[in-house]
Amino acid sequence: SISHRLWPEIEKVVHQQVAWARLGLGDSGTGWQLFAEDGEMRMYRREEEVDGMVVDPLKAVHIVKGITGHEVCHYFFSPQYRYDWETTLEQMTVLETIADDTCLFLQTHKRIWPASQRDVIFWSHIRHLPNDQDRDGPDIWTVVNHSTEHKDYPANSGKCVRIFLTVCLLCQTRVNPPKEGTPITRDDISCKITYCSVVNPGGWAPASVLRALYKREYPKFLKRFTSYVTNQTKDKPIMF
Ligand SMILES: CCCCCc1ccc(-c2ccc(S(=O)(=O)CCO)cc2)cc1/C=C\c1ccccn1
Repeated sequence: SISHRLWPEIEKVVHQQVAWARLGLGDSGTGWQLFAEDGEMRMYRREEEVDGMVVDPLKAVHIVKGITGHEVCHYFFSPQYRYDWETTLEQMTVLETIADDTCLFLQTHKRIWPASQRDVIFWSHIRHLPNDQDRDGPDIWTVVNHSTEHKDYPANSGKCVRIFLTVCLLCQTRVNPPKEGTPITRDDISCKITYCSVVNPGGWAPASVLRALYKREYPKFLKRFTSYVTNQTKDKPIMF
């Protein structure tokens, strides 16, 4: 709701992240390294450090048949499905339901040896950016997750190191029009997914450990999540 204290930040970060996600990877001169590939999924990272900590930006592009951007964003945003697909999640709490399209989450992730356990507080916002009628622009659904503070959960006050992140899941649905007069089925649709993330691990963690973790975990996460959406939607009407 536009009266909420976070609303100005949400508007700013959502538009910034959508613009960022829609940018291609540019030519190889922009430092993006392809580090994982599986079928239609391509994962890129840039090696960046802040105060000696790895904060490698990640950008993944995936094309999945048979699902829509609305469905992908719905299952990514909605808290009730998260334990089904987020394997590294230990605990998720909805601290505040700000609006039906905006929630505040506290998540603790399983400890990954030898680093200490992490937690994160972030607002999550789902948004449909329909293409403007006069222009045949892309119809976009997006979810943006951006870390924030909460007075009742100060950083690094318990056993966990607080991390900071910005994540953007941007989806564009493609329809191959079926024969005149026949209904659109899941065989006629596909979704182009762009997943961007920048995670600051908070306290120090060895660069080699973090890069190995991300190399292992991100491909697993995107494949598992998209397979989950495919299974959840296959016998349901299409959510455009
Ligand atoms: C030593 C530091 C280890 C980092 C631990 C960690 C922190 C954060 C996160 C994380 C990853 C994706 C999101 S999200 O896209 O917003 C979806 C909602 O959950 C939020 C949080 C994960 C993980 C740990 C493992 C890990 C790292 C990449 C990918 C997958 N798992």
